[in-house]
Amino acid sequence: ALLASGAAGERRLRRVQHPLIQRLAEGIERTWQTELHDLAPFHLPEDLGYIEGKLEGERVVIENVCHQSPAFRKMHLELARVGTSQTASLDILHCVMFPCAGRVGTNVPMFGCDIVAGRGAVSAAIVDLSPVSASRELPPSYRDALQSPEMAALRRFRQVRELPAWGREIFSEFCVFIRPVQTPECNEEDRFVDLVLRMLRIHCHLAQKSTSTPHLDQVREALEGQIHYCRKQQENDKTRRVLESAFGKPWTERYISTVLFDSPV
Ligand SMILES: C=CC1=C(C)C(=O)N/C1=C\C1=NC(=C\c2[nH]c(/C=C3\NC(=O)C(CC)=C3C)c(C)c2CCC(=O)O)/C(CCC(=O)O)=C1C
Repeated sequence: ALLASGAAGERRLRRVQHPLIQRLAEGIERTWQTELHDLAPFHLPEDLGYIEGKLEGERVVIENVCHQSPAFRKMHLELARVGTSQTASLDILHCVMFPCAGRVGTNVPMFGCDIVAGRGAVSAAIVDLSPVSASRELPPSYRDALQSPEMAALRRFRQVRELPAWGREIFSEFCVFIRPVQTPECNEEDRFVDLVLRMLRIHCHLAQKSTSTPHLDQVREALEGQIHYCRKQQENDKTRRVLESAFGKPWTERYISTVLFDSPV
């Protein structure tokens, strides 16, 4: 049941999240602040900056940070946590950057990242720059940057996970979906944070180079691509189940379709 929701401002809770999630959230916010010109707040509906609920007796807290800029109509970073003990039963980082189709057309893909940690162990870590063009191809500038030897080396992890069907339709060939191995001699969590932040810096740089006035049919194609991406992401029943058990079906449907994956039109 929804217990409370309000603007995040009044209670910027810096709870102890899983270290990978904490470091990545700070790195994403810092990259946005330093790499993007004219960054501005994006006001979520009904002040959904801070949300509290109950999931089988455990507290659920969601904290949302949302910005916009000339190249991106919405940049959403969400930290969700189920349970308040040191090793919470679920710690989640969710991040999606929605390009401004009217300004960048199909030159700028979707950036998406999801980290899920259960009782202190990261079970899913995923990052992708996903094409919005009808051909489902990334722009050449992105392909060149992502297939550099340095980036290819950073994408090598031991436990690669298989994408679900809905994911295979939208993620690029550069998508990294893993269960990070974390031992004294194998620090894949740090390498994953490094990979995500390098991809994000490449993305911010290339996206801001392409804010020109694209042709109308390019804008339409980009909008179609975003709608397709949002529709496919909404097929992820893992997200839906967690939210439904804490906040109920109606609230979850609205949250997924207006906050997590809102179509651009
Ligand atoms: C860019 C990619 C991307 C974005 C942006 C995105 O939102 N999800 C994305 C991907 C993605 N997520 C996945 C899994 C899970 N997601 C959650 C939950 C949440 N994830 C959230 O963001 C929120 C809102 C805060 C909640 C509540 C849980 C619990 C799991 C199971 C954990 C596990 O399998 O170990 C999988 C595997 C799906 C499968 O194998 O069937 C993929 C591919």
